[in-house]
Amino acid sequence: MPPESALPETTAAEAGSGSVGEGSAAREIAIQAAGLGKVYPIFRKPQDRLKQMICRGRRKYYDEYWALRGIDLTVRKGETIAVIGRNGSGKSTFLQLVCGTLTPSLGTIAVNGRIAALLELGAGFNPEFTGRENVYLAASVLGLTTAQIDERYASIAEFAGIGDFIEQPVKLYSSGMYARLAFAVAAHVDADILIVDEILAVGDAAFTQKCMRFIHKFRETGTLFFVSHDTSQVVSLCDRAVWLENGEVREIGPAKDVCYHYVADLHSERDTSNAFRIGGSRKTPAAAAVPVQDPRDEILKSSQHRNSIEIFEFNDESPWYGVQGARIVGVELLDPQGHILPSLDGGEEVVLKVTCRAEKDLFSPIIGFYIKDRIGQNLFGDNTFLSHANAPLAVAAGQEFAARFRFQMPYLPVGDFAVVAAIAEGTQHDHIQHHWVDDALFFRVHASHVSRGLVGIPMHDIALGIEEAC
Ligand SMILES: Nc1ncnc2c1ncn2[C@@H]1O[C@H](COP(=O)(O)OP(=O)(O)OP(=O)(O)O)[C@@H](O)[C@H]1O
Repeated sequence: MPPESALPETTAAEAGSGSVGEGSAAREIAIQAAGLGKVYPIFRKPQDRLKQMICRGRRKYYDEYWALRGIDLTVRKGETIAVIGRNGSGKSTFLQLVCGTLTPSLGTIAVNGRIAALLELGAGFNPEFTGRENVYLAASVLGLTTAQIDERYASIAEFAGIGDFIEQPVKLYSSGMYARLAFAVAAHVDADILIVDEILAVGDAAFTQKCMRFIHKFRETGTLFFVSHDTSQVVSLCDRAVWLENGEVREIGPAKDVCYHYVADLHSERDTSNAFRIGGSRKTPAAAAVPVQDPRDEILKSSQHRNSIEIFEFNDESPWYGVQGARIVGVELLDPQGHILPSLDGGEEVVLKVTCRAEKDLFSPIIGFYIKDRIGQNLFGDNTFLSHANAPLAVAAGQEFAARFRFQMPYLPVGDFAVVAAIAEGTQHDHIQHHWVDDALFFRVHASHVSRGLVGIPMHDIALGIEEAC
């Protein structure tokens, strides 16, 4: 990180942090940012950094980069607020300013109450210390006495659920184990304000559910400040959302509205960038569809409500994250005979194929997917873990391997949908995320009889009759 001394000068009145102030109105406020900004010096050449140090501010050898600028936000006590935005939009910078791990370059940030922060890969643990030692370290930094930590230790260890690993140095932990311990500590320090930055993305499903239960309970009394790329999580958890773009606020408002506009904006950009091709290049036509069981099938197919789903090509330029020990190289929808589908109808049997390439030797890879609607709500998803838990696959570096999920496509409402695909390695409880690809495949539903609910379930039979009186 560039030296803070190289930053543009700010006066005490211009930049700072502190408490919210006195008075009953002020006591209702948990976080208040006014004109908040953070600037970094960007040196074009390495020697410029040295020159800057030597000339001690008499000349400027750097460009200014505003990671965050002009943020005004008041968060009331008990509110749940999310920060959303693309990569690099300033979300983490904002959170770090709230936590006090960064100092503002401009404006002020004031916080009222005890903060527990779960920052991605930054819970303040010392990597050389064991999990147990870090529990004592982190909980005492957050204001607990040793006696209080002694009293709560067993419960913290149980919440983390990492077994004997708690006696190992945390540098040996996977990101999932690290997140578990960090969350377990934060859940036990009686925080007034809980700050959560993407940490839920690294845990497995069971742990995420546990964290969500805690967060839902915490919301009843505390203030939650939440950063996520998962807009469905944001909508279900948060009252309000702040959408950051290039370090500035693009929109603040009810979480549902802001997320809707945000996702629409992401999609509109894809439309023009040709990643989301409407009527663009398509795969070869499908083979004959497998018979479906819904008795209304023929009527639906010949009506204006025909649930036709247009499928686009695998999008290999989608946003992704992961350590890339394996990569997803293809996501396709096939008919049961294995032919690639350019389109299908809701209710038909379909195979979702996710093809991966191992970049290193893998043991026990898990391939999974989610189907999301246009505002990012997860409709359904699955993974290969349970079906292969007793016979994990071993894959040599350089090999391609694939998962095929065969299912009956539900009836979908009109709109755009995306498939999120992921390849991880390990177990359901502890795994390394190799490649998580958002929006790997898009499809579009043009007409539907589904007007309520997120999906329609194909019915095996629909009976209507008069019941005989007994
Ligand atoms: N120490 C630093 N020096 C220079 N630029 C920085 C520094 N820290 C962050 N930035 C820049 O500030 C911008 C905002 O970064 P930040 O990490 O807050 O974004 P973000 O929205 O959290 O991104 P992501 O979703 O990828 O986590 C980015 O362009 C980043 O490169």
